[in-house]
Amino acid sequence: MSLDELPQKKLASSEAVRFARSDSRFRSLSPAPIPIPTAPSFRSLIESASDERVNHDAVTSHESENGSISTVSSTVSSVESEKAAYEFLAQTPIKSTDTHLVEFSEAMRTVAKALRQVAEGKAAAQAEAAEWKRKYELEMAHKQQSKIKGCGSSIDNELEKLANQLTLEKPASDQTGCCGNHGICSHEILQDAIPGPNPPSSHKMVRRKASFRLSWGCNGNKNGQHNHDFVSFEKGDITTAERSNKQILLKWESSPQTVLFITKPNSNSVRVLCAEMVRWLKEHKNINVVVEPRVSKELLTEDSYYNFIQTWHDDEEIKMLHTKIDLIVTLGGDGTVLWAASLFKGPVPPVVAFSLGSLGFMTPFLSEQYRDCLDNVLNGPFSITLRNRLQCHVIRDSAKDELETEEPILVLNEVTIDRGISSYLTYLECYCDSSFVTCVQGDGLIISTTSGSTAYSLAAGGSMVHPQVPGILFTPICPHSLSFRPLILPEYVTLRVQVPYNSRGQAWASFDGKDRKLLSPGDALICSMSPWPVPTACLMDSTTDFLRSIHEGLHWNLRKSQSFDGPRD
Ligand SMILES: NC(=O)c1ccc[n+]([C@@H]2O[C@H](COP(=O)([O-])OP(=O)(O)OC[C@H]3O[C@@H](n4cnc5c(N)ncnc54)[C@H](O)[C@@H]3O)[C@@H](O)[C@H]2O)c1
Ligand SMILES: Nc1ncnc2c1ncn2[C@@H]1O[C@H](COP(=O)(O)OP(=O)(O)OP(=O)(O)O)[C@@H](O)[C@H]1O
Repeated sequence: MSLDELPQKKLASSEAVRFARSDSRFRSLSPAPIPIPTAPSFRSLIESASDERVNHDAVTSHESENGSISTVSSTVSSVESEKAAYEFLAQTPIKSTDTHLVEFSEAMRTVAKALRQVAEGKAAAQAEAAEWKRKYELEMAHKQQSKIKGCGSSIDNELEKLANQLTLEKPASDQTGCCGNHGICSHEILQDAIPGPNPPSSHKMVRRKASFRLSWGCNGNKNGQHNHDFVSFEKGDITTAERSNKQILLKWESSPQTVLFITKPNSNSVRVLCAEMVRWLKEHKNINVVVEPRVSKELLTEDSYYNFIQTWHDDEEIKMLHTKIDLIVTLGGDGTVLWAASLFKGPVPPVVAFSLGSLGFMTPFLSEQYRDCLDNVLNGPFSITLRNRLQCHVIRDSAKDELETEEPILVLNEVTIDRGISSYLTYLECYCDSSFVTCVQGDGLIISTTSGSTAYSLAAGGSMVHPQVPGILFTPICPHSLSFRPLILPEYVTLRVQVPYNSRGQAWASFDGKDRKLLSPGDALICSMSPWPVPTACLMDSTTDFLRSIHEGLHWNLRKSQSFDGPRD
């Protein structure tokens, strides 16, 4: 999204709410609004406030009237009232002999509790609104794409021209093509393989990048066609077809032309290899190469031969990278793959990760064999692992009245909420959709993708999960409890972790081990699955690569075999 388009994004939020409200699923979640009286009696205040669902409706109905997702002030002010109620309680000593005062204090406690539930309803509504906003943006991108498909050959020619402009200049507003107004392009959509040698003509539409098709491989049959209805119920028998992502193949429909290199800094071997690979790609494959500004400087200092390489100069250009890049090559360890993924806040081109680190869980390709590997990938088809990412929103207590929340952060491994330098236990309230999950009292909590299951979550006692299993891991860090086992939740849930007002300390959130953010009492972190996974090329296939990694990288279940020599049945 370019800066000039920002106001349209704001409009999109209110549109998203309208869209959400017109959707039958949303209506089923939100029964008819019940107005909150302006000066309620004590009992009516308690009754209306204690029904979270009702207040949630009041919030959403208010939203649509003002055309904005953030007009949730009725619940917001209730948080202040809650604080006031607590303050009042603190200032009012209770004499056990005075029964009126005891009753009054009990009633105030009930009000405080009810108001807290209202505040929780607000956060849930915000999460839901964020989710609907995302869906709306996806829908718009999809519509935009269909529009382009429908356009005549003149637009095709325009796009053809764009394909040849391989500079990283910011495109003019009429050249955003399938990226729409949001700067985010869902270039191709996952679909079943269509039999026959000739792809349908509509697939010619995007010419800025090489186009490709994804198809489902079924039971090891790479060309297999597969009906992927989720559930069939023919003759009353319920049968599931898709329980998780199957092995996916990427087949180019036109040749890839532009490769982005992301390299681990401060490594001599990486620098030398990068220079060699760039030269090989140019001379043998006539590929355009894009590198990070740091690497561009290094290569140009080394030799003016590298004048052809391209780089970017500002964040706006980074936002448009996904529209130019056909393939990403990473040279380093897992951290370099995480770094590459973090550059893409929307769709990510396929990643070919060469191992130049020590562990290399997500880096299956050997750098010594780069020619063969790149040959295979550039020719295709090749297996990919779609690594889901989590989309994390920090919602500040102090900014609850503001229209826009902080930019979401996408993580490939995990978001960690810990106690940082505080010596107190973290105290975190956790909710899954609108259900209370638990309070974490310990060093912290890891919310991890299945790709991240072999990273920090594993160290904290979480299970290792195949990266294509659609789930979210919920792993406590050193919980001070004997019974707090890690959980794996389905990928469609929204999780909310809140630092309660009565927490002794603050908490810190970090994203793939970086960008630490302070969470003060009242702040919340909301996580849901992002629609933009990181597609990583497999050496063999997703499962073979995963098993190889846990064997070779982690020495999983390595034990000397028992000798045959000894007692027998
Ligand atoms: N106690 C721990 O195990 C611990 C503590 C902090 C961070 N981490 C992990 O480090 C990651 C950041 O990695 P970095 O390279 O920038 O930092 P780093 O250089 O400190 O490396 C951390 C280690 O984690 C490994 N790793 C990263 N992602 C992995 C994955 N998906 N599967 C298996 N191993 C993986 C790396 O190969 C590396 O050996 C964080 O996302 C977090 O998962 C782990
Ligand atoms: N292109 C990059 N720009 C800035 N920092 C990077 C880049 N690539 C990697 N890093 C950072 O460098 C650190 C080390 O990278 P990486 O994990 O790839 O190498 P490694 O530590 O040698 O590998 P391993 O963790 O397997 O031993 C990570 O923290 C990562 O975030």
